[in-house]
Amino acid sequence: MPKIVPGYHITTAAQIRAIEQRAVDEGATWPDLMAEASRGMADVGLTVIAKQPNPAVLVLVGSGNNGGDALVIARHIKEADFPVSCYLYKRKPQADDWPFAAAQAEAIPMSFAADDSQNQQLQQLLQTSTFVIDGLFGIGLSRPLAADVAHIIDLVNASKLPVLAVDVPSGLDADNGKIWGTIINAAYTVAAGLTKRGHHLYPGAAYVGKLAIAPFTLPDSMEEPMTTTELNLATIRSLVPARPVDGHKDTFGRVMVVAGSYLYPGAAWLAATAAARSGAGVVTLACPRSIYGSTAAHLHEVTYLPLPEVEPGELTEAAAKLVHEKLAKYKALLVGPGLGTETGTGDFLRALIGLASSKRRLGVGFLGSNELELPTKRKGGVGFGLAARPKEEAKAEEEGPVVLPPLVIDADGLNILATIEHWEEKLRDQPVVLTPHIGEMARLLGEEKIGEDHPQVALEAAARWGVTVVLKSAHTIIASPDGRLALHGLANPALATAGSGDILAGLTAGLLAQGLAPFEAAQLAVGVHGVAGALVREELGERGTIASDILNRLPLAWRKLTEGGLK
Ligand SMILES: NC(=O)C1=CN([C@@H]2O[C@H](COP(=O)(O)OP(=O)(O)OC[C@H]3O[C@@H](n4cnc5c(N)ncnc54)[C@H](O)[C@@H]3O)[C@@H](O)[C@H]2O)[C@@H](O)CC1
Ligand SMILES: Nc1ncnc2c1ncn2[C@@H]1O[C@H](COP(=O)(O)OP(=O)(O)O)[C@@H](O)[C@H]1O
Ligand SMILES: [K+]
Repeated sequence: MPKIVPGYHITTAAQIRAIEQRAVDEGATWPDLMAEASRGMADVGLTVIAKQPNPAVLVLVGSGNNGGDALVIARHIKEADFPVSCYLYKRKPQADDWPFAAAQAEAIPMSFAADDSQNQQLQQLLQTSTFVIDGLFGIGLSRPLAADVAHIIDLVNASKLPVLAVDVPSGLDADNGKIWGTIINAAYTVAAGLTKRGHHLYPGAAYVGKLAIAPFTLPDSMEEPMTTTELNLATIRSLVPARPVDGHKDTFGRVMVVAGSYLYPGAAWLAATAAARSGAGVVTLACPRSIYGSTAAHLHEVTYLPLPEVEPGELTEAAAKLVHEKLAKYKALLVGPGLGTETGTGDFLRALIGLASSKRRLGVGFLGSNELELPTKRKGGVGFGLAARPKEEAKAEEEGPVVLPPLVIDADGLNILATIEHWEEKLRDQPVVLTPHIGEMARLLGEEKIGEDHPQVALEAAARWGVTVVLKSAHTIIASPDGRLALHGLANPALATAGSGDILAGLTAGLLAQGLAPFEAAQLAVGVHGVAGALVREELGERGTIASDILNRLPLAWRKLTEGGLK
């Protein structure tokens, strides 16, 4: 079972509740848990408060345990001799409310929203305060905010006072980053024990500010399925494959990149160069003949397989045969960047991955199949090395199967897939990574728009299709068909430039060729792409940067990952 390490694992609200319950089952009490987390949260707050010239702290208190934490924090602030007052929303004095009673015993001034219908007391408090602690809602928020509390949040935001959010900024859905109407704009958020998905997912993540974790003792026997990993420098580093000093180019794998078209030659260049810069040993660019000359004139580090076209911009099924004939030595195949979606190109893709029309079914399988033998004399038909291919299909073929290596499908490859019924049948349970952005994902799902809960969308799709899904956006989500999830939440507009996705696809294929499993290859590709983007931003800024700036920083990004952190 994975060991739970804060900063590596991200929880859902349900998971954190299960962890807390287990701690209680093992003998901890709820007041113990709250005391520990609140101490850590208060310490973060106090380091900021202590730097203010004449601090005065306003603590917003909600009705649940988030408000309970806030009341305990208020006591710590009072004990540190800073002026503090509380403003309580839907929390009435009650004998069994121990955090309330304890705060009251310290004579901390309390105002109640219930007695402040025009919010005059709140406005007064905001004017006389220098710092706000937000304990209105935590992971318990799962419905739209009522108008009265939404107004309280808007007034706090309008005050421009620095806010420290307890666990999550109030208004955030801890599971998916959704905003329930409005949200506290926090300068700091201190998560209780472990971070939650919502801390890393937009739009809510933009309101989290600096994220810290208040330690809480995890139960000894903790074996909750901690299925979500945070992609940070440490976790990304742990995925980097060894690079033996005596390795030769075949040690590091061959990648076939099928990309580009008359209108989009740049995508081929970017994807193939990224595959080469992934550390793979050899990259072959299979691009349409119409762009071969111009591409080969300036991209010298790859070998070429020019593909026949019906006319410039449209491939043919015959091109698939050509790729099949060359695939035997390749450890990964990328198909899609800049291919276009012309009819002939669609036929090409179907034939390439064995989704040919019913009149001529091609046997295609994946490398490693228990049914497919790697053909000594290659004859025809297509299959993935790990695939178990239906016997009838094999019989219907005149020739032996083609064996596909681990596969990445990106961009127009995905747009074409979306037009094919039951495309997933061929790919299910094979070493396949799909890299859709939000729009491509909607097309693949046959929906106008994808749901707001991106982790859930990616997880369900990965499970349904039996492939690894990289759902790209400012927060990229990598979902494995077995339910594992990785989140990369380091938004960086330097990456929001045409061609950035082609680079990611090339990197993913290059890492598959180096032997990484699909889920790991996808995570590392997203990770190193993010580090290269961070270098671009650090060095050049976030405006006016282009995809080749990312490409050129990949070697340095690898060095940062293997030799030390970002400065
Ligand atoms: N070790 C610790 O310190 C612990 C800390 N915890 C804290 O407790 C929080 C979770 O506590 P709760 O489960 O009580 O949940 P919350 O305190 O987040 O809020 C739940 C309360 O808000 C109300 N509510 C929910 N949505 C509302 C809406 N839209 N409008 C008005 N009212 C609404 C609910 O009816 C409930 O009374 C965590 O975020 C954390 O801060 C808990 O996780 C327990 C352990
Ligand atoms: N604001 C952002 N923050 C972080 N990453 C981003 C941001 N915008 C885009 N990206 C990343 O850049 C890449 C863009 O890919 P894609 O949309 O396929 O573009 P293209 O097809 O033009 O290459 C994805 O990896 C995406 O996650
Ligand atoms: K909060």
